[in-house]
Amino acid sequence: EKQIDKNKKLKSEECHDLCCISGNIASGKTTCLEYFSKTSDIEVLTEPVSKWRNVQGCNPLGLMYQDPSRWGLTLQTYVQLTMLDRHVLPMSTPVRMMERSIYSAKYIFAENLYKSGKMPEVDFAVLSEWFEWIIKNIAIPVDLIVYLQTSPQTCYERLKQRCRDEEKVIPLEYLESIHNLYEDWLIHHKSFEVPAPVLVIPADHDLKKMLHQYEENREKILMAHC
Ligand SMILES: Nc1ncnc2c1ncn2[C@@H]1O[C@H](COP(=O)(O)OP(=O)(O)O)[C@@H](O)[C@H]1O
Ligand SMILES: O=c1ccn([C@H]2C[C@H](O)[C@@H](COP(=O)(O)O)O2)c(=O)[nH]1
Repeated sequence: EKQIDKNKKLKSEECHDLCCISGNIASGKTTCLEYFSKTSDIEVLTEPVSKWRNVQGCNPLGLMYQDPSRWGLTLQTYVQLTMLDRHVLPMSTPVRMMERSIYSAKYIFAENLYKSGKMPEVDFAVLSEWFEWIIKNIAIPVDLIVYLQTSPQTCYERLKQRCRDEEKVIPLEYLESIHNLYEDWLIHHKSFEVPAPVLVIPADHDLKKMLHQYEENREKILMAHC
């Protein structure tokens, strides 16, 4: 009976659920979102990577990988803007699943550029002030963070298999740094405030096992807020 109540609530206006799928580069976030996009009443928002690869004919993602010190701020400012744009889109379905968030752009990727000495202090300060202004003045509700927890080695293999042009220069060490920042943030709670409860899904497994795990966690994911 409780389940029926939950389902009713899920369909009603008052119950909205925003779930962010997080994880390292090539951890399987898009694949996970594609799987859930087949469910009715779920809106799926993948990261706007195509915009990061082409803004008015320029490719800030490619430029950043070629020269992070020069272009890191440019990319992360644009990522921050496009993620904010995603967060403030009015919800038209009871559940929205979104790839990463404005939080991971700042706490993982900008942080990584800065900590590795590739983003100048002044760039990081300007980006940080922008970020702080946004989260203080604009509501960015998140109900659940699903963390696809992988080893950097798995991501490295999947990254090579995906073969995105801009990412061919990424070494394993880069994925290790991103991994450590994710673990410190979402698992060890050692770095930044976590804006929502975290559901950890081990994601080194083959696709069949991953889909099985998604089914096992379906209810937790889709009813995080109810
Ligand atoms: N469980 C899995 N096992 C093997 N390959 C996978 C798995 N999940 C995704 N892939 C492949 O790995 C690559 C990266 O996956 P993707 O979903 O694009 O990752 P992300 O969106 O996190 O960057 C793609 O080529 C995808 O087909
Ligand atoms: O804030 C960000 C977010 C992402 N990126 C990079 C990392 C990858 O090369 C692409 C897309 O990431 P996926 O994990 O494949 O979705 O964008 C970044 O540099 N900064």
